[in-house]
Amino acid sequence: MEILDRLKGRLIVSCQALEDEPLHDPYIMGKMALAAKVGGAAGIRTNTVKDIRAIKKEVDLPLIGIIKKNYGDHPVFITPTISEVAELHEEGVGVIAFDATGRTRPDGKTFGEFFSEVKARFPDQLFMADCSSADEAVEAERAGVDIVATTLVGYTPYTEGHVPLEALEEVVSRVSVPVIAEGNIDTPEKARKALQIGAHAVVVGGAITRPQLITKKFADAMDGRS
Ligand SMILES: CC(=O)N[C@H](C=O)[C@@H](O)[C@H](O)[C@H](O)COP(=O)(O)O
Repeated sequence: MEILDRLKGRLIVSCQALEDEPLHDPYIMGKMALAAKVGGAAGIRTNTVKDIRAIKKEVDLPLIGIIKKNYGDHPVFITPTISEVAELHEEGVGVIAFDATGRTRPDGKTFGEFFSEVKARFPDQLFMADCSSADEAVEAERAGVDIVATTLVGYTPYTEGHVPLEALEEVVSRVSVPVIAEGNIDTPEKARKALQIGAHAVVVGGAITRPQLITKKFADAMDGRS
């Protein structure tokens, strides 16, 4: 079955732990992916070639691959240049995702310049645009991406405080490619709501795979902080 059909109406679990996180270890990410599969996930989103390899050993689900790379203190860090796209393509993932905000990339390219090079070099690959606003999703669709996502809503200076599900509603109404709801979907109710709004699939990360954040929610509630 086509990847997009396999993901329709389903949960994708993001299994990521950066260097400064307690679970930073490809073995652990592999087991997280396996746990996600056992629980009913239809796909996995993950960061780095090492984690992709470890996850492929554990599950045969479609993967959304990214490479988070910091170029100095440049704000664009999710698959920022064509060189990370090439690494992901070489590794083989169903979907490659990248920052698709309107911000100039670390190599000075605009999103449009970046994506036209990427598409020309890897014409058969599926691409997912991590956007922070509906305008960016519209631009990404126009550029020719296969999927748009709300991943970066609230993470750009001009979307600070924006509510992901509200942004999702606007994105769904303005694009015709599949829309994936991602970013701060931290309850099953929000995931269901995202599907009702019209999301093709839903990515959940921290609420499932970042136990330090889950623990903090409990600890804060018990301290009366939330
Ligand atoms: C902004 C950014 O860096 N987002 C990253 C993108 O890959 C991940 O750190 C998130 O965990 C992922 O998008 C899933 O979102 P949440 O963990 O909120 O369910």
